[in-house]
Amino acid sequence: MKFRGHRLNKSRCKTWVSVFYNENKNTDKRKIKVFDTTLRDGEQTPGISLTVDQKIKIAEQLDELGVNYIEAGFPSSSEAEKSAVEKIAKLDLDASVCGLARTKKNDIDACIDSNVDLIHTFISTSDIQLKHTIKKDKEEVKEIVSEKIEYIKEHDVSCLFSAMDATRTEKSFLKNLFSLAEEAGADIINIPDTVGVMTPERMKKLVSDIRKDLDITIDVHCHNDFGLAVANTISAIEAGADQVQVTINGIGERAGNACLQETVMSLESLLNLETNIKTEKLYEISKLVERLTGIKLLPNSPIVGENAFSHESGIHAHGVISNSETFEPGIMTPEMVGHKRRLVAGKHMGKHSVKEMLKDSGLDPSEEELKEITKRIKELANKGKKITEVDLYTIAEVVMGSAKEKTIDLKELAVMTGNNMIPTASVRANIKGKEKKASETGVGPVDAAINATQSLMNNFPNISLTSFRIEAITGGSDAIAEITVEVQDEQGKAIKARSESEDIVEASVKALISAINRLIQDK
Ligand SMILES: CC(=O)SCCNC(=O)CCNC(=O)[C@H](O)C(C)(C)COP(=O)(O)OP(=O)(O)OC[C@H]1O[C@@H](n2cnc3c(N)ncnc32)[C@H](O)[C@@H]1OP(=O)(O)O
Ligand SMILES: CC(C)C(=O)C(=O)O
Repeated sequence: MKFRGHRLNKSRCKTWVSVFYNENKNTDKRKIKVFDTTLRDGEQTPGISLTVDQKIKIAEQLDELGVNYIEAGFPSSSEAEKSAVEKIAKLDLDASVCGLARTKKNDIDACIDSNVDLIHTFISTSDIQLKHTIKKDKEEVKEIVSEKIEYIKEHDVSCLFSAMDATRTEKSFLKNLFSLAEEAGADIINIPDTVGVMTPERMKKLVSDIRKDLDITIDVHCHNDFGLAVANTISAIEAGADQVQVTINGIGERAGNACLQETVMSLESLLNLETNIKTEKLYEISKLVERLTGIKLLPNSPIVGENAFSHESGIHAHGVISNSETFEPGIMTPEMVGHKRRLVAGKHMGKHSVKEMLKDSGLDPSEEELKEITKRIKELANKGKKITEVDLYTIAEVVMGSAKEKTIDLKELAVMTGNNMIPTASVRANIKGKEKKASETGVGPVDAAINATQSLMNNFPNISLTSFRIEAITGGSDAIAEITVEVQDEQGKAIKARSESEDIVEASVKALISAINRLIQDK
């Protein structure tokens, strides 16, 4: 697809591509089921504890995304967890709701009471776990597995059986156990790589061996201890598995689980298989999970990371401006996953992307000016500065001699804070030649100052603050704080600006005002 501007916003083109992609999924393709465990294994990420309402919010969005199963939690682990699973089971979602249970009557009963569609029961099967975790021998395990699966099926609930630590389990015992599980009525068996020790080759061999003996659905659950969770999951599917256990953003125990968005896009775009996922919703749900769990994605995260479709390097940007497939996979576009393609200003940029980015602001530098702007951007970046769009436009205007008067001119900023008072800030600014004042409170001085500045912004109701980041660039209590903010207008046009100062409050307000000025100027 042709590149359109340095930020491909909610264009008709985007809507068309994603609707076309998702509504024309070829029904002849092999279908892979997606079992999402963000709310169970994902929540086991150290430090995460979701409230019932947060779990419900994520479950609803997972349902809209189109996952086949939502593992809502482990009901016997606490009353709040049971209540969350019960409430999710009552939501009448299209996805089947699953609860986790040890092979213990009490755990299984808690799932039955929660009215889940599917009970996921598990028991340790590797020698190390048999000895140190459940202290039982293999014969005892076989008996428990048959008995508990039959108990679940007597209650008319579907059953998923997991052999915990399957990939470190003696193969003949594992196969024997899965056959017993199938005989006892299990609907699905799961092969968990509990401590993430598989490689794609080994996973392929194990899954194809198990596939030969079983007719029921085979599911895999891969952990990411060596960074191979997605690769192992894909390999399992190539070897004949039917279903993948995944989490949004790959969250989960230790290094996490196979990441849903990476697994789904690999299955669809690389293997040409079909899932029920509405891929254009991947970015949005990733952001929701990031916000509610507090686990931030790295910018270079595949599919949904900030840089997944961003181009700073001149050679890449030059190619992408002409045809995005020059430096993107093509078989996966930002539109397909609800993301945006961006050109980014910085040290590595070249004149073609400078020109393309300035076009959006109505700036059309001559060839000489373009060279000079590019040179100055590089000089600034070489001083270790992170370049924002506002830096680029400001440099361009200086070079082109076209600097315009600022719409908002900050005149005064005052903040009061202390241990026994509500932080309060006042700002005074000249807005389009008229003096305006605003005062607001906040949870801290920065928040109060940003709130007061946003009050001034009531004059521009269509502009909202979409991102705010503080970083210390030097050490010590006199560190220089670098503030980066992003503001957006109602058409989705976004502008980033940066400011730095030893005074964190002043830097915050200046960055925000500078971004707003730029956005207004562009209009
Ligand atoms: C690989 C996985 O992700 S498995 C899921 C792991 N998830 C979690 O553990 C999260 C929720 N867990 C919890 O809230 C708690 O661990 C509970 C409520 C389940 C149990 O808490 P406690 O009774 O205090 O036990 P604790 O967690 O310390 O120890 C685990 C117990 O489960 C037993 N156990 C583990 N797996 C099984 C199993 N499949 N069947 C029967 N018992 C099992 C262990 O032997 C141990 O029993 P013991 O107390 O008789 O020695
Ligand atoms: C319960 C099982 C599937 C699990 O989470 C694991 O083995 O990692």
